[in-house]
Amino acid sequence: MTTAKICGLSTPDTLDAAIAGGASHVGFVFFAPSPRNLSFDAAAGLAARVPDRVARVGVFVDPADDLLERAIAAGRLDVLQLHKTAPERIAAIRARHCLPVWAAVAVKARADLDAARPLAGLVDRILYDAKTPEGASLPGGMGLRFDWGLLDGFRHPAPWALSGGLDAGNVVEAIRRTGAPIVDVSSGVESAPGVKDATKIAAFLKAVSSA
Ligand SMILES: O=C(O)c1ccccc1N[C@@H]1O[C@H](COP(=O)(O)O)[C@@H](O)[C@H]1O
Repeated sequence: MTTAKICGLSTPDTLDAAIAGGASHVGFVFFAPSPRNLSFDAAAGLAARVPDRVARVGVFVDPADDLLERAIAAGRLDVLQLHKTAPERIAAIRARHCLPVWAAVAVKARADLDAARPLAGLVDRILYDAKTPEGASLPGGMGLRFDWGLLDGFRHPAPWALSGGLDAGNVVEAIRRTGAPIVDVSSGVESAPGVKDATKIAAFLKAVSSA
């Protein structure tokens, strides 16, 4: 059965919608340029609403240790999701903070999957995400999709998840096409960048459970 992570949550009502709809993971973004960036206080308030059966994932872009420490404490994080972070740094973060680590691999062409291979044994999960354009302010969370066929026949070096441009209208096909064990969405359950929509969250989770 495929489970779902709803990422970039920033309000109690949309967090509650994700939990009520059956999300396995909820994502809190700690990256200042993002419209979904959370303060530590906001993260603490949201984290307190999350039951034990749902994992709290902190989303970071090549983070420093002090940011990680404060976010882990405030957001009571269960998982660290790292974007644009070198393998050596991923290993150091995992060793220092003693939490499961997901590493994003940005995909546009088949050759981009080469970046997944050195992650074997270093990460707890690889998150295949669409590569954002050169110079974009965000490495993810832009609602971009990649060609899922690029994953055909690829020997995944670690457990994995699929993200990038998913929504209630395409997630069933994404699961059918790739066999993803976890799907991850942000823009596809928003009414505007950074504004989550409880109705879209419910529709997304219903689609995932029907797949
Ligand atoms: O959502 C963000 O603002 C963000 C910021 C920095 C790194 C990653 C971010 N989001 C991640 O992007 C993917 C896909 O998002 P989308 O559904 O295509 O909008 C997802 O994993 C988010 O965790």
